[in-house]
Amino acid sequence: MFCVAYSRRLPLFVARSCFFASSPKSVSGRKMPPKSAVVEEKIALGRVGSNLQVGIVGVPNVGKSSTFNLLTRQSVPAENYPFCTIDPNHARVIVPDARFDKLVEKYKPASAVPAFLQVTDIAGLVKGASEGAGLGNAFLSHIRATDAIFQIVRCFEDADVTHVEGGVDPVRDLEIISNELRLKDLEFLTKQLEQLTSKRNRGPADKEHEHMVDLTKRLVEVLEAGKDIRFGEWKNADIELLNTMQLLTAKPVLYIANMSAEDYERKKNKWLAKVKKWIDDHCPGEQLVPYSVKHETALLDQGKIEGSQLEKIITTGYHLLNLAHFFTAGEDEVKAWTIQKGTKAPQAAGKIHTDFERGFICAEVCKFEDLMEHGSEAACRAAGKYRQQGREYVVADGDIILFRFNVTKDAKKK
Ligand SMILES: Nc1ncnc2c1ncn2[C@@H]1O[C@H](COP(=O)(O)OP(=O)(O)OP(=O)(O)O)[C@@H](O)[C@H]1O
Ligand SMILES: [Mg+2]
Repeated sequence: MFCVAYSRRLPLFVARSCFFASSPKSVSGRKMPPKSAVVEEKIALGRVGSNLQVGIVGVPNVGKSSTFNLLTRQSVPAENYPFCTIDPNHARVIVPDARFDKLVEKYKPASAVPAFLQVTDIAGLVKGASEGAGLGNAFLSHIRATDAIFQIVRCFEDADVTHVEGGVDPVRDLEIISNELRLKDLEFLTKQLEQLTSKRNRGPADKEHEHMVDLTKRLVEVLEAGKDIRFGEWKNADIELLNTMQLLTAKPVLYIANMSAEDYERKKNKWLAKVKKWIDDHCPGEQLVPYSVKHETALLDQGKIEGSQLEKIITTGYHLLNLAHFFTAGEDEVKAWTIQKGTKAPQAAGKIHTDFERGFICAEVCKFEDLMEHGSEAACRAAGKYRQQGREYVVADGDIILFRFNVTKDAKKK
């Protein structure tokens, strides 16, 4: 698996690995500097962890399953009729990374494990889904289980491919999805507020309960103003509570405009500018990727990757989830370990083994570029390119790290 060295004099293990990031959990657990010097680190919206997934969402028959198949090289049914997908399909997609490929080329390891993105293909959403229309509530709960959204927007005309709303209009479709997700969040929060209020009427409330009531009211206000939760202004204390709710409109979105192969190739589509404007007006800062299921399928059939948007979609999804990875690299194995951005060295070490975190002493970090420039670990060390980092070190994407940790029996007991 990973390389571990042992020294007899000191019960010290050394593990080779490459990159990481720190979690909000570790942020709250650190020693704080004096108040005057503190600039509060913003907690990210979303679940904490590296086992996160992206859901493919959109109205029926717009190319969701076709996109899932292209991304994951699977062949789930993607037929020309609405609600072809009912139960969600799950798969892992390799996250392309040239650094990983170079490390594999260099070490020619017995085992090579890249980073993965988990993707779920979800049934189509229709107008009224929040009240049970179409497949309604069941698959809104499938969206709830994901952490970010790839929203497929139909920008292709094809009289043979039925549109449940009668005709192609991606801006209308964007409105439908956005309304349904907001309505579902509103329903959830209204129920939550009722429960919180009835609990308060039954006895004295604590501070946390009061905060929850106040936050729920503010969340409802944001949604009623037609805004998604991820665009509200939230303090860290709010975000900690928000992250326990899994609200649909708190999840970041990448919009994918699925157009005909001809439109994609000539870079012209009558809907694209309107879709972009809708996103800029309603979801400022979120990205739109022009794309075509038909063009991508043709590229795949010809074995070409040049001009494909799939890599961009996968890596953007990975970043939407706030994920990064570090590598363990040696002749036995080159492996990318997925972590959340901001993860500190001990928690990143814990991804490899809990002992690594429990007995953490330090991380020796080498940058990928330095390893490539100097050619070997020994040469990197001689050039002073292995930096010793402590518990507060925030692992950077692409770091190559050597963990030192103590695994005496005493340390294990703690
Ligand atoms: N860019 C495109 N141009 C033309 N046809 C397309 C394009 N993208 C997808 N299609 C066709 O649209 C039909 C529906 O595709 P797909 O099953 O992937 O949609 P879906 O969104 O998963 O549908 P459902 O909601 O029913 O599960 C298929 O026949 C597919 O080949
Ligand atoms: Mg489908």
